Amino acid sequence: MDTKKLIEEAKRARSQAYVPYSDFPVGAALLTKDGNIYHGCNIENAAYSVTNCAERTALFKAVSEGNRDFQALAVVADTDRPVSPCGSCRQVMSELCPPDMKVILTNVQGDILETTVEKLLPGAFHSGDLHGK
Ligand SMILES: O=c1ccn([C@H]2C[C@H](O)[C@@H](CO)O2)c(=O)[nH]1
Ligand SMILES: [Zn+2]
Repeated sequence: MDTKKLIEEAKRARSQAYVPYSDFPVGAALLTKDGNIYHGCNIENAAYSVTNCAERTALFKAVSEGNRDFQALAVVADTDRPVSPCGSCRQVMSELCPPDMKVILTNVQGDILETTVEKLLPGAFHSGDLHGK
């Protein structure tokens, strides 16, 4: 699957965003190693902090369906630069995805930044850190 196709899928996911408070729809498309795509959008709440980002929606959907073998994630929003995932999503990506997994960040103008999970959160807190307690 090429980058362009995965970005198109992220745009499709973005159209489902539930964003009555921010009016800032975000879409994500998560490609698994077996070629499935899990779509994610942001889903907001009147209690703002309960909001779920597009990236975590896609990741949680995949895990809840029994698929954890991820190959790439594309994210799109209407930003001046390629959309920058929030800290919570970076932490969840670092928990669930391989460190060298491709993350494609883009915006509606078509700017693209290809990065990795590790580069988005260098030195992430992880399960190994719990063992020294
Ligand atoms: O990478 C991002 C950045 C923000 N949001 C959402 C959270 C909230 O619904 C809205 C404004 O922060 O955008 C995402 O889904 N992903
Ligand atoms: Zn987020």
